[in-house]
Amino acid sequence: MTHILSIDEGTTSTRAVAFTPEGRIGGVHSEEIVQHFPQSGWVEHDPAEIWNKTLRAANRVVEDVGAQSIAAIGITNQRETIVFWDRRTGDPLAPAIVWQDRRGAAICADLKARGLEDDVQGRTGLLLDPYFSASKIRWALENWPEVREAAKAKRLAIGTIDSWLIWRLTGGLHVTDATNAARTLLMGLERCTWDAGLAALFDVPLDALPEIVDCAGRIGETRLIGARAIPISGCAGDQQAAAIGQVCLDPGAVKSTYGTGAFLLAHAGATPPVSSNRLLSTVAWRLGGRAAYALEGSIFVAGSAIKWLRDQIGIIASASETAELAASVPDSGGVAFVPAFNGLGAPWWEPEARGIIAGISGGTTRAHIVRACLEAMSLQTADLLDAMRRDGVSPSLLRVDGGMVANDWLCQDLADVLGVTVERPKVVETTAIGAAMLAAVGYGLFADLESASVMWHAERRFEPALDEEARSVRKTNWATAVRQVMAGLPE
Ligand SMILES: Nc1ncnc2c1ncn2[C@@H]1O[C@H](COP(=O)(O)OP(=O)(O)O)[C@@H](O)[C@H]1O
Ligand SMILES: O=P(O)(O)OC[C@H](O)CO
Repeated sequence: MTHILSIDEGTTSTRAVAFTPEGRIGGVHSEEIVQHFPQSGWVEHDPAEIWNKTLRAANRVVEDVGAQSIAAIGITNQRETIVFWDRRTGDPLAPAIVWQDRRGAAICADLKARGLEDDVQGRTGLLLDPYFSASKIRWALENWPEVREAAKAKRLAIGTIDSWLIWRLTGGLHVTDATNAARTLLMGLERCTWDAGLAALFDVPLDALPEIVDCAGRIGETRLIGARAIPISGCAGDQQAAAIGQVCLDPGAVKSTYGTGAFLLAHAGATPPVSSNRLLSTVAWRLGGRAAYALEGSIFVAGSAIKWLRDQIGIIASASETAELAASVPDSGGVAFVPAFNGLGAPWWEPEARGIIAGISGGTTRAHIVRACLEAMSLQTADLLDAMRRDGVSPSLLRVDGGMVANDWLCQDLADVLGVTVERPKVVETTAIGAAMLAAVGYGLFADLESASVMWHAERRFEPALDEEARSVRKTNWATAVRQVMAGLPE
């Protein structure tokens, strides 16, 4: 039996999944990652914890399926999160600054005030928002002496999580793939190379950045998993991997992944799309030196709102009870929940926004609040799909995946609010399947991604069952709540 091992390092957990070439899961192990919130709007991870837990998860799976069966490894990861390490020792120099972290907001605001956003968007496909890595890197160089000193001494290595894991797995290979590099605000989108002008704008030393490589091929090899040399032959950021794992291989195909955040990606073909509606233009994958592109809408808070209801507020004991609670009431009882914990992402791009739960009355129950929280996922997605439609992408089918889509109620609500068929795959770990497909292609098990798509299998379709008027009322109420959030912004 042959397996491809996917390493999927997400925001809240790191997982290893062994897939057969038919897409069946042979073994899986996952470990929670501790979230650190040192200040409002800041989110950090410990890079050493990420490495140790990833290695442990991978080795557990290899013990289950047998080291000899692992043909190749694919890596996928939470994107934008940035790690700083010493290239002499391989030790981290500081905490990882996580994609949700807003500490680069003032740096971005300053560049915006200087009228630079259009130029930056033209070069990178992204906007001047602290979500992306560049302002996080500049903040670290300005505020963490260990990072600054290492840069001066040419000892500094910077990389997204893929880069960090590949360095550790291979014992010092400093690479990143084009999809991850595309999220830094430092890569030119057309050529997929570091842009010296942008590096200068953010004061990032180019010599600290990794080499940008394809998403499939002989990226490196490791002897730390299963104790024999195994090739690392696939790598992509988790949302791009999910788009591949959902077989969004043709222009116009769209997927949405509901993990910690939620990310809608539409395949856009061989040239970077241009959005007039504040969506992102990004690399879908790069194979054989040629990039394919995607249009993306990014929602910063999805499953993390459910986690918040459970861990911070305590009104649910488990994420899985939300479906039943939502179904126990006919509607949200007038409650609107805008979970802008770390600002609002696309299409608003408002880093200072903070969340609200509006419309509470004496009759409001926890079921109403839970329902409003789930409804927020559909309504945030509707904002993005409407922006995509205005940009010329009008899908009749949306493929969904990620931890949250185990929730049938949510899948039906998505179909209702979006007015499109929602399709769920058998394995909702499509991020991991996408990394496995890339690794299988890079290793030579499949000739191309189309052939590797035999790893994907449909499970269930949800058809829209809400009339146009009811849909419009819900969208209008949501727009009112978002306006309330915007009205609450500091001057
Ligand atoms: N049945 C469910 N209903 C709603 N949310 C759920 C359900 N099961 C899991 N979740 C949420 O999904 C998220 C986990 O999804 P996952 O794809 O593993 O996230 P990530 O890759 O970002 O770490 C958690 O935030 C959890 O609260
Ligand atoms: O942790 P996830 O799966 O929500 O993904 C995080 C994204 O990659 C952030 O851009």
